[in-house]
Amino acid sequence: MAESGAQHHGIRILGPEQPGSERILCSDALLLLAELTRRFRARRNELMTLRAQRQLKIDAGAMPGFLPETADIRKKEWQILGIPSDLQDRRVEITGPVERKMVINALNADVKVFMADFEDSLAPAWDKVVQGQVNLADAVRGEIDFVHPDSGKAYTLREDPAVLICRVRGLHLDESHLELDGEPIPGALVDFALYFFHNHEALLAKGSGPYFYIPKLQSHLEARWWAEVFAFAEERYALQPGTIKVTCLIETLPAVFEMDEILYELRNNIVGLNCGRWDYIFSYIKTLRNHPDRVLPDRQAVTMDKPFLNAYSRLLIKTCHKRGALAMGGMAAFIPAKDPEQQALVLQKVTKDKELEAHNGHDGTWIAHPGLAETAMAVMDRYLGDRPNQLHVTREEDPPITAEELLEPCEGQATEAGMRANIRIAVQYMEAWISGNGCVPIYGLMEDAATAEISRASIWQWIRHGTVLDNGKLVTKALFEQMLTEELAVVRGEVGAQRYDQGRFDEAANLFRSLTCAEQLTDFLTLPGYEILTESTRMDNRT
Ligand SMILES: CC(=O)SCCNC(=O)CCNC(=O)[C@H](O)C(C)(C)COP(=O)(O)OP(=O)(O)OC[C@H]1O[C@@H](n2cnc3c(N)ncnc32)[C@H](O)[C@@H]1OP(=O)(O)O
Ligand SMILES: O=CC(=O)O
Ligand SMILES: [Mg+2]
Repeated sequence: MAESGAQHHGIRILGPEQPGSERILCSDALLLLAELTRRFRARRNELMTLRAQRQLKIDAGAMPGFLPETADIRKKEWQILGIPSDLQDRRVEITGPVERKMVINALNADVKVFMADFEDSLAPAWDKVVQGQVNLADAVRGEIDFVHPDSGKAYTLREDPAVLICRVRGLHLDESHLELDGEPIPGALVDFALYFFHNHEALLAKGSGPYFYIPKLQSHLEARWWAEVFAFAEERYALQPGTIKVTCLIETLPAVFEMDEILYELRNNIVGLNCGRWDYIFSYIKTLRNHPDRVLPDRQAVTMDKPFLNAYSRLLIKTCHKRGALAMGGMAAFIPAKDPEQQALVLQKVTKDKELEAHNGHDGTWIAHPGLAETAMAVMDRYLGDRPNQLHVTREEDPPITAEELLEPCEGQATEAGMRANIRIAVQYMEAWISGNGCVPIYGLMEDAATAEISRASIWQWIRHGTVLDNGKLVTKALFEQMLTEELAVVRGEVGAQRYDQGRFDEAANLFRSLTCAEQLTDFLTLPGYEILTESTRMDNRT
């Protein structure tokens, strides 16, 4: 069924055949995908236009805020449908790309949930997308194993693995290796349809279910779109309405003003919201790009204790708990260090970060690495004890959290060291991404699409608004060019000449330069990145 160029139910496969693609892209799975695409793609396109129209208003001086037309939904008493038993306790969730070894390691980690990621931590090359679905289908059936080709180390799944949640791509990304009626299919629909089709029966049979994380929503209208997608899939397979369960990331500035509305639109399916802090910070920069009084300082200074981020966390908790939904915390980007002193520092920082979340009332938190499970669990255990979550923390006594608090400027310095670090991080991350690796350790932090967006968008913003650095230097395109040349040399020294020369650093630098020096802020680095990532695998590009 999966041969390249073939048509199935109107879908043309434009990617080369992959191991397992005949199973994953079987006729019935493609039929569901074709039906979903016919029904929902046009509206997805309209929703992207609505995003752009709203942004134009903000660019012209308007500020995002709570919607007057949905005030009733915020005021009225209502609750989400419910939370299945295996999602009641999500105190620690590990996240990671859908690579085979990582999937096994994550499911075996000492955590409650594994969020298997087709999004921020995956560069969605065609082989990764197909192989990722193979890996998850095998994992759901308990039939996943792996032998490392170099070390010979064998990996198998433990008896009682973590609960699986699949994070699909954001609405802005297409899957260019699959076309229907000559147009690419939204990546979000590809990831949803394939995971749902192949796994819902097996998951339900073992007492779990088809669970999803939805990223980068910008409005309740987008949530409504997802609710309609879920309702269609449930009806198509004669499932009880509300069988599909979803957690939405609140990781864009517009969405923070529509959390009640998002919960309401998805009330049959939703079980919680999550503070996706990294994309949220990026979205703060992106949304307020034209507002000189909202320029962010160095990335390192933008921590969750800053008032605008603390208000976001508290409002998310208050909103979720009022509706019976879980309020998940986010990712501390630290990863374990080899040096014991450094490691002690890492654990201290992770503890502090998780303390703040648990203290605010979050029901769970994210870690990027199994080596942090114990630390995060210890903090969450201290706050949750025998309870599965903190739904009892209603924050009802809190004064209302206002739009002003959510939009409050962030104090801190923009520094030359910060700008240089942003350059080195962004260029290394883009080099990895266009080479097919969406998550990499850089300077002791996990870097993924969300964290790298902050690095590159910050510099664009500093140029746009003529930011003056701590040492009095004015940020201009010329200064950026000079620093880029200098920092590329530093990176070459750090990674080694051989790795550098065999890598794709020149292409990454070009991509970075084009994003940073553009008059308009590009919506996502992954949009032009995807063109590069897929240039050799899309059939219409191959000669
Ligand atoms: C903003 C957001 O969206 S956050 C969510 C998206 N981001 C993520 O999910 C980040 C996930 N984390 C990762 O991808 C990785 O931790 C990285 C790339 C940052 C670092 O990975 P590595 O360089 O492999 O780290 P390291 O060498 O310390 O790993 C040690 C072991 O832990 C495993 N490991 C590390 N991170 C993870 C993870 N998240 N899930 C499962 N296993 C993991 C490695 O596979 C390795 O296993 P092995 O000993 O069997 O070979
Ligand atoms: O997806 C999570 C984030 O922080 O971004
Ligand atoms: Mg994100």
